[in-house]
Order: sequence, then C-alpha cells, then structure tokens
Amino acid sequence: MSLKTRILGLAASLIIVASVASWLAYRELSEDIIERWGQQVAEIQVRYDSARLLQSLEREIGLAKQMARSSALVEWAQNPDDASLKNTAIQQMESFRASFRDNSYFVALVANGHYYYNNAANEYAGKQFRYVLDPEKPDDAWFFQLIEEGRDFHLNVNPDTELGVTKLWIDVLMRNQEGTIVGMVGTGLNLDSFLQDIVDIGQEGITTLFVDYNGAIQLYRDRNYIDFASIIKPEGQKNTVDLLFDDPQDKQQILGMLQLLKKRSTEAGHVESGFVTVDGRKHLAGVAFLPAIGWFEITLLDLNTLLPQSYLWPLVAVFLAALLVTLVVFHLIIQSRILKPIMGLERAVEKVREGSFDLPRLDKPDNEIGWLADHFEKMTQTLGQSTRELEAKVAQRTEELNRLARIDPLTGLKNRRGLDEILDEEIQRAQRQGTGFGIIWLDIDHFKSVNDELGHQAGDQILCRVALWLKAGVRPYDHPGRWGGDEFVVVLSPCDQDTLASIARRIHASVEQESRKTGTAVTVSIGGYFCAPDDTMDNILRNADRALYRAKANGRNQVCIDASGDARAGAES
Ligand SMILES: Nc1nc2c(ncn2[C@@H]2O[C@H](COP(=O)(O)OP(=O)(O)OP(=O)(O)O)[C@@H](O)[C@H]2O)c(=O)[nH]1
Repeated sequence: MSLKTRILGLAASLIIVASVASWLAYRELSEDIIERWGQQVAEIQVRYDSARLLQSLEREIGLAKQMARSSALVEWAQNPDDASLKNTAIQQMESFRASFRDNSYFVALVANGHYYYNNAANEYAGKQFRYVLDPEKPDDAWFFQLIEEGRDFHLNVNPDTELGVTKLWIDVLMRNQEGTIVGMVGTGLNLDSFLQDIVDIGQEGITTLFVDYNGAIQLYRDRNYIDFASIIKPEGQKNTVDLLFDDPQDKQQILGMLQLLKKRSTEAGHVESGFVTVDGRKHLAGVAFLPAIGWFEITLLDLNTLLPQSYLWPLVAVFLAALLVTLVVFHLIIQSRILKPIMGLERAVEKVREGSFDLPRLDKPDNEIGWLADHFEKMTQTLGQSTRELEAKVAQRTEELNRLARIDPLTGLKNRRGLDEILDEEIQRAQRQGTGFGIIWLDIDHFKSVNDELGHQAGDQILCRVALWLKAGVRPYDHPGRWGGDEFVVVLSPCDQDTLASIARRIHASVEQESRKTGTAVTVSIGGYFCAPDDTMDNILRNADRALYRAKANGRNQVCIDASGDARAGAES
C-alpha cells in the first residue's frame, strides 16, 4: 500500500474517530446545555405564571375578604330575618358586585343556609336569594365542608348546577366579633375565560397548571382533568396531578416535589424542578408553592419544542464543514509537503539507479524531506562528477593500455600487434589508392653469439641501439617496429621500389657503422619487398621473409629486395 493511501487512510480514520467522539460529546453537551437552560427557564416561567395568577386573583381575594369583614353583612348574618339589616346587606352586596371583576357575588348564611347570588347581568336584582343550601345535597356539600374545616379562605373550582355556571370560586368565611363563623361570601370567575387568560395562554411547548394543597388539579387547559369540587371528595377519588404522568417514577417524583415544597413553604419563590414524560415527550417540570392561595403552580416545558436539538444542527454542519476543510487542507499539505517531494525523490533515485545523473527539478519543501532531497541532489552531483572523472580516467588508461599493447617495451618501437595493424591499414590504403608500399624485414646477424658472449643484457642494449638507428634511418612517416627476438620490420609508405632499396641500404649501413662506434660491431641482414595493391598480408610477410632468408642464405650482412610479380631479385651488400 502506498504512503499516500496509508496517510489518507489514517487521516480518514482519525477524522471518523474524531467525528464520532465529537458527535457523542455534542449529544451529551447539547442535552446538558438544554437541560441547564431548561431548568433556568422553568424557574423563570414558574415565577412568571405564578405572578400572573396571583396578580389576577389578588384583587378579587382582597375584595372578597373585605366583603367578609363588612359589618353590615356580619350583623345581618347573625340576624338573617331582620328585613332592615337584610336590605342594607343586599345594598352592600350589590356595591361589591360592582367592584368584583366578574360583577358577581355570593353570600351564604350559616344561620338559615340561605344562598344569595347576583351576576354581571344583574339578572337576580330583587331576588338575590336563590335557594337554601341543603346539607344532604351533594352539590351543596362544599359549603358545609368549608364551614366544618373552618378555613377562612379557599379557592374552589366548581360547577354550580343551580346557577348553571362553572367558576373558580373565591370563598371567604364570614366571622362575627367572637370569631364564630356566620356565613360565607365570595365571587366567582368564569372558568373558561380564566383558563384562557391565565392558564392556556397558547405558548407552544409550555403547559401551566395549578393544583391545590393536596395535589388535586384545579386549573388546567383540559377541563377533563380538573378536580371539580375537590373539597368534598374523599382522598383517593381526587384528580391529582400524578394522573398526567404514565411513568410511576414521574408520579412519585412530582408528588415528592409537592411534599418538599410544603416543607419549605416558608421560603418564598422556591422552585423545584425535574424531568418527567408527558404524552411520550420529555418535559421539564417546575413546581412552586403559592402560599397566598395555598396552591401549587406547575409548569411543564417541552424542551424539544422550545429548543429542539435541530436548532444546534448548524453547529454540527459547521463542525462537519470544518472537518472536511481540515481534511482537504491536510491532504493538500501532505501532498505538497511530503508525498509529492517523496515521489519526485523516488523517481530521481530510480534514475540514478539506472545510471543517469541528470536529475529533474526536485521539490524541496522547508522540512526534513526537502533537506533530504537537497542532500540527495548534491550527492548525485558529486557522484556524477566522480563517475565522469572515473570514466575519463578509465578511458585514458584504456587508451594507454591499448597503446602499450602495441608497443615493444624494450625498444619502444611498435610490437608485432602494432605492426599488424599498420600493415592492415597500408594494405587497405594500397587497395584503395592502387599504389604499392614497401616493407623491410631486418634480422641481426649471429645475435645468439652476442648474447652468449656478452650476456643477455648486452644483447638487450644492442637491440635498443638497433631500434634507435632504425628510427633514425627512416622517414618520419615510416613505421619501424620489432617483430620479435632480433627481428625488426619497417613499413614504408608512401614508397616506390627505389626508395625501398635506398632506405634498406641506408639502414644496413647505418647499423654497421654506428655499432662499430660502440665497440660491439653488429651487422644485419635485410629482406625488402615492394608490395602490390592487391597483395595480401600473408603474401607480403611470406615474400619479405623470403627476401630476408635469401639475404641470410647468401652469407648475411646484406640487403635483398623483392617486388611483387617482379622477376628481379637481387642481393646487395
Ligand atoms: N638479449 C636478448 N636476446 C634475445 C632476445 N630475443 C631473442 N634473443 C636471442 O636472439 C637469438 C636469436 O638467434 P637466431 O636468430 O636464432 O640466430 P642468430 O644467432 O641471430 O643467427 P642468424 O640469425 O642466423 O644470424 C637467440 O639466442 C635468442 O635467445 C631479447 O629480447 N634479448
């Protein structure tokens, strides 16, 4: 697998791992953030909803309490049959009716159970006495229950079957100076409009409800859950708040919160919160106790509606885009800073391995790879330079060896191989130009005796001297050489027969004269042969050798010249 594939694979794996880890972290964090945010919102919402309810009820409760304290009403309640007191009381009631928001009131007397009522339409003007409360009647049980409990103030959601209305009733006990309960007064608020104004205000994702001290649902957007006439129901038959939850743990949790708040009822504005499931959706429940009315306010926040996780998806998109850009940038950097220079370097190494030192331009980023490429380039230059120098030296040496291979080491003349080449060239030239050339074959007479008498070294000296005299006796463009032993050959070119004879004689005379001067006189026998253009190498050598043989045979120390096809052959001394 290539480095590029590996690096990209590694990068992709890291990115996948980072993405999964980030996704999990995002899920955790976003849920945590939403929960923290939700708890704060729940607290604010609970306080806001509570304040809204209390604000709308406070005035009505105050007026109701004021009405309960009205001396005209209290006095009449103690003497319900007194017509004058009754008239005054009814006037008083009507003046309160004008003040109540609902423009309605009720007054119920303990003494005779008479129930008085008038509404906004002043429908019962002059006939405010509506009916007599009956302890045996379930619909009237609320009155007797409240009297029995002696609770001075009570809110009660109850349909009044006599009057045909369902209202949120504000019930306040009326006591005389001794504190004896003499009646009950209050007003009612239209439940539907109250629910609409205060409870079901149409904020999506927010559900508000109010439950009484026992947890019975009093105000809720779904009337079916409202525990009407809660006061008269025995425990266990009430529509308590836990009905809203399916999960037993949620039921326990919400009831637990109510208990906790009851214990901390003195701490105003304290809010308890926790997660519950309503209709299969996760909600955050915020609960506060409202001491002024003895109820609990519960706010349920549907976090998925208020702050869906999809709101945070742009974050995910930004993260993914950043990841993608990172991958691309990473790829480009790796490509340009590492992979491309390495691939270039690899190609360069391949070229050098194949013996070429002409490198293409290498990428040299300012990092270890760039430095490596730079070192490699310099190393290649040095290697190329050394190789060239080495090749030059080898060529020079080879040439030298070639030259030496053609040179006789003792005399410095051409050896037999060198003479063969010269002869070859001359034969070809003669064939090309149709001209002849000369060859002289020379042998020192009785050289063996010289060696024997004077020693081999002296023999060598004589060989060297003969070579010198030979060189001196020929023209600059002739080729003298040592054929072997005491035999020498001279190739004369260009040449004619006369020149051949004259040079042969000159050499013959020169050796004799010069050697005499050295004190060791030697003579040579010379065979000469003038070659024709069509002579072959064998023919030339055979004829020259034959001429020399004749010179030897004729008594040595003489020159014999032959020519191709020439009948003339003679010995000269
Ligand atoms: N000193 C020396 N002697 C050599 C060398 N090469 C050959 N010789 C000797 O040269 C002699 C050649 O003898 P031959 O050509 O046979 O005979 P020769 O004595 O010259 O008699 P002719 O040629 O018949 O006159 C031999 O004794 C060889 O040993 C050499 O390089 N140095």
